[in-house]
Amino acid sequence: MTWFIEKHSTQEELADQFMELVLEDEIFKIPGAHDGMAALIAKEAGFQSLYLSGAAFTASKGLPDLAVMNSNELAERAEELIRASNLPVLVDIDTGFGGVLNTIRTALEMYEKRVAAVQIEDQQLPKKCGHLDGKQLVPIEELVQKIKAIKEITPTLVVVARTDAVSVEGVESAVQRAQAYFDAGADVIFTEALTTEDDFKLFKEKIGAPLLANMTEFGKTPYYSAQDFEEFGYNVVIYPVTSLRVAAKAYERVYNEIMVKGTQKEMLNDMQTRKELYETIRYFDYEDLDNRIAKTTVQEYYD
Ligand SMILES: C[C@](O)(C(=O)O)[C@H](CC(=O)O)C(=O)O
Repeated sequence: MTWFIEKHSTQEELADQFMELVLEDEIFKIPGAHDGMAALIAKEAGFQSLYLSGAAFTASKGLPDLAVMNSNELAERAEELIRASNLPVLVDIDTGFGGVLNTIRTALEMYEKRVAAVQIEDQQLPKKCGHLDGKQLVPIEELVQKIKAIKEITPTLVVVARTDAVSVEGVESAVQRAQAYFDAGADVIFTEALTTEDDFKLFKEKIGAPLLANMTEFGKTPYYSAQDFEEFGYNVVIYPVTSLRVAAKAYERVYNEIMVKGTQKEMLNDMQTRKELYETIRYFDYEDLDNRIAKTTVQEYYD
């Protein structure tokens, strides 16, 4: 209900909130929320921030995670999450959608939509999921320039710099890149596709920046718990595509059930009831708002 009724936080407030959560002692867990409904339910579950994943966003449009989207489409979806939840959102802007100028445009679009933080990576276009083989990286300087540009044009936008180097150039090179990105002004370092506890600990030992781990499913990273990441010295862990994967499996099941049996009756327990759905989207609050406005208008007319 935050969009219509409650006070909206500014981009600056959301960005501050985000960094406060990053710097807390306890690990900061950020779930992916691929649409406004997922955002509402994640907030209801107690999460204080949301992640808008490039992979989940593109998949929700029936597209692969190969940067085949536009920054304005992504900004619009980010706005949907923020309007629904009024939470700080971290948005995966991939490579910034091109060179430095494209990155600036993307950063401005995100800032205008009140995005708290953006995540930008050092892959070449067409980028790939960080957990796949065959990735190619840009020179360090290219991401350094993009980070500096974002910080100059939209200084309050939190920058999470991701390096994909571990599986391409090895961990030592990834550490060097991470340090360069931190020195360029990145607020948080995202170490992509690590496979061992020792590698996580090495980044903690070598880099003074807050660190983010990616606990995506079916990837290269073993299923460490949030507590494990905290023990490795990490500040943040994301679950980027989880909501989309679970939702897709659920509708795959129900579509097959209807196709085969001609009824969904046996799956009602797997569904949000009408009541639960209306509670989530605050249906009756909107209706009340409408009634109140209608009443006031009628009253004014007769006064
Ligand atoms: C974080 C990520 O960039 C994403 O788009 O969510 C992906 C997640 C995934 O494909 O599982 C990634 O490259 O790790």
